[in-house]
Amino acid sequence: MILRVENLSVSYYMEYGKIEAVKNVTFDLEKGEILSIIGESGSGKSTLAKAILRAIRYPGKIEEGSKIFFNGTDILSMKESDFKREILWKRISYVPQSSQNSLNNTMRVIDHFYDTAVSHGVNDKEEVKRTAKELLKMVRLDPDRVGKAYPFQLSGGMKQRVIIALSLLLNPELIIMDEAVSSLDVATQRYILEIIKDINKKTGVSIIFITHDISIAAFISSRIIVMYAGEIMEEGKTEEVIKNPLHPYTAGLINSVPSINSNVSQIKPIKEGYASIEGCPFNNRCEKAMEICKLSEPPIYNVNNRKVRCFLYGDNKA
Ligand SMILES: Nc1ncnc2c1ncn2[C@@H]1O[C@H](COP(=O)(O)OP(=O)(O)OP(=O)(O)O)[C@@H](O)[C@H]1O
Repeated sequence: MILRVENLSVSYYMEYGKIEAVKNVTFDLEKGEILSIIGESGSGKSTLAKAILRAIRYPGKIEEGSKIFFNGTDILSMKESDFKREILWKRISYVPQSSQNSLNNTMRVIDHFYDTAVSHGVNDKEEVKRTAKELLKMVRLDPDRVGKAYPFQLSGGMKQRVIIALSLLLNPELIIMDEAVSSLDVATQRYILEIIKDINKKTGVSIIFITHDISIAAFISSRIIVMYAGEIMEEGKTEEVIKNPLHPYTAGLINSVPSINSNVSQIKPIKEGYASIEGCPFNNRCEKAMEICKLSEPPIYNVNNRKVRCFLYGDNKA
């Protein structure tokens, strides 16, 4: 196991009250695995990613009792300077949301590689150049032409591939990709997802892939975690979750996506609404809600190697 997140809770303390963005989240990530975390906007995916990267800033706070073990070390109890020096980018790297904008248009692509290397104490320019060229090839870009180019000369898909290559520069064991293909057209998305899968196979790097699109999760990952209102609603092997979603929210996500649900006439969006404060957070949008769902929060039940937070699977259903 490369990563264990245990009882992670993150809140934002606003003037008008507390937003519990991530609530008691626990999961493991195996070495070499691609795990997708899916959920609608606001479900806490990016906050979860930021917590693993120790990037939660005021008014956000990681709550007491939260633990994140990376190769057995609790990274939340490390000194922040040690975490930045020893772990960040070198062992855990990051492809942030709208990352294409993070490239500097006044710097050639190759200089982004030198810059990243130097800021992490790697000064051998020839070595960095060699590695950068290999990585650009790995993301199916022409290393010489693209290396010399400025970001504004590249398409969105090419820039995204440059970012992915950059995230691999220091040979990390884990990459967290936050909506890594969301801003791209469907054909480019597929192409980049293939590249990411290929990188995972060739290098064995573990990947947490954050997306709001269940069809992307179905394509890229071997396991899926479904989040809603900061909580894990369902977790299981991708094939099983897609074929037989247990949670009504997961079923709703699948039924609302045309590329998974081939029968277009059956496509049905999930009922709109905010997360409920009382009971199950999904109860006011759920077609299968029972009386108990309005009154108390369901625990996580284990059902055939799957986890599901829903009273439909408990003994106490009404
Ligand atoms: N810096 C912040 N300050 C205050 N509240 C925040 C901050 N960042 C996130 N939140 C709140 O935390 C909750 C979870 O947000 P988060 O961005 O983690 O969700 P998400 O699933 O990644 O959504 P998206 O895909 O839209 O980024 C939301 O209610 C959001 O408004």
